[in-house]
Amino acid sequence: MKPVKVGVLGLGTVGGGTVNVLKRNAEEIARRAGREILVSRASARNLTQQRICDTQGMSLTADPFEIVNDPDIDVVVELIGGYDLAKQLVLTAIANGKHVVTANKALIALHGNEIFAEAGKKGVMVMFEAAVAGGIPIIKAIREGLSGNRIKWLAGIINGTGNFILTEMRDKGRDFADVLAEAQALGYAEADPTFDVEGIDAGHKLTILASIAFGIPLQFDKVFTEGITQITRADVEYAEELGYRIKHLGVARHTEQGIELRVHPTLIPKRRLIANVDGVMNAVLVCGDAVGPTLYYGAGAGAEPTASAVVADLVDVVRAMTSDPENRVPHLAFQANAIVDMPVLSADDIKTAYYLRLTAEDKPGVLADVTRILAAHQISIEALIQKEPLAGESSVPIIMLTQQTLEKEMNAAIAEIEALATVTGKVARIRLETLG
Ligand SMILES: NC(=O)c1ccc[n+]([C@@H]2O[C@H](COP(=O)([O-])OP(=O)(O)OC[C@H]3O[C@@H](n4cnc5c(N)ncnc54)[C@H](O)[C@@H]3O)[C@@H](O)[C@H]2O)c1
Ligand SMILES: N[C@@H](CCO)C(=O)O
Ligand code: NA
Repeated sequence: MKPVKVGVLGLGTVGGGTVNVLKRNAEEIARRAGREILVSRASARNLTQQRICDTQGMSLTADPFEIVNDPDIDVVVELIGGYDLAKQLVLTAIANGKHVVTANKALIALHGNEIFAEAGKKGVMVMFEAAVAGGIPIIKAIREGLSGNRIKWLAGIINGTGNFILTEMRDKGRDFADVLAEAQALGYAEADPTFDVEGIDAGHKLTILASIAFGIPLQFDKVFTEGITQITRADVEYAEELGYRIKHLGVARHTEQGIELRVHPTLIPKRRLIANVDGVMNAVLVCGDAVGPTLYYGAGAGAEPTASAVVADLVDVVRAMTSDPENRVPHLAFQANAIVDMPVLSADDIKTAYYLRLTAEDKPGVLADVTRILAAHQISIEALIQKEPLAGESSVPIIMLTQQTLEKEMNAAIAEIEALATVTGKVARIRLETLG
């Protein structure tokens, strides 16, 4: 049988890794797919640049539209990133009847509804396993492996760069900026690394996970997003003292009131497996009504782990190419006509437990004022530590863990606490999940 001809757009970290894996494992991959998978064309912005892969045997072009318009190409692999150009290229490839594989979570989270609708009309596949949690086959696990369940919730460490930064800061006391620069050099970070550290990338991935878990449209604009830039060394140490790790989590939960979609730093009990997922590793906990909690772990970024997912998608495309489009696994796990637009809760209506840290004057009555305010907002305290004042200072750090409360009650309580004359500066707050 003739080889399947693939055109790769972008030969950076993931593009280079994909070419390398396809070449190195060509025989094994063909045994699985039933046909040889050949990268016959690739597009790169700079044709003479040194890259991590060998481009022998491929025709290179600086114009990616040549590839998406080439009648000889069966599958387009989009690894350029970004929204606008990537969207134009993917839609053109679909219009030309080509299947698409992409690692671009920003593209899928923002334009996936339109892209899948177009792909449906043309009967082509758009695959995106590499877009979420790198090499972990989490899309496949949820879309196929858990299809007998009602998914109750999922929670994941879904940004490798952020987890790498938090781990290095905690274990080696390294500076934020220094670790971020290393993550960029290792090819983990997004082209704009604020996407990693401000939680935007995790928000894109959570959007995709929630959609395939609950059968809802992709809606990135509804995700509550908080990054890791405000986490201090002191918070990491106090959390440890209380038996918790701070991880940046994406959480999607199906509640009676609506769907929770949120990305934020989170205290997790140290004994949980997911609290011990370090470095560039990612992990996603998915709880189904029948199966209970399940956990998926692996490298969340990097050339070959991500290529592993891109190549698996290529194998799936090749296997299903000649099948009836109606009988393929639906893009968003649920049949396109069965996607239901359930309400997504606003940040105010989300309920979680909290870690709070404030700095107060070391005087009688201060603690009573703080606890009175919390009680007035029906917020119960689970644990409280008052530290010794630092040498030469009259104020003390107070650390509290609260029981679950509505975000709007917590916002109101924090505003009142910050207004106390005996409390200095802002109250630091980090959400807490037991994930039990
Ligand atoms: N790096 C990772 O670990 C990782 C993991 C999962 C998903 N992703 C996603 O994969 C995609 C690619 O990421 P990357 O890390 O490989 O980025 P990268 O910057 O290393 O590679 C992108 C490549 O695309 C090229 N490019 C840009 N404009 C182009 C154009 N007009 N024509 C041809 N080439 C063009 C760039 O020159 C660059 O070589 C992004 O969507 C990213 O979010 C990356
Ligand atoms: N920048 C992303 C790449 C993988 O999606 C991360 O660090 O997780
Ligand atoms: Na994946």
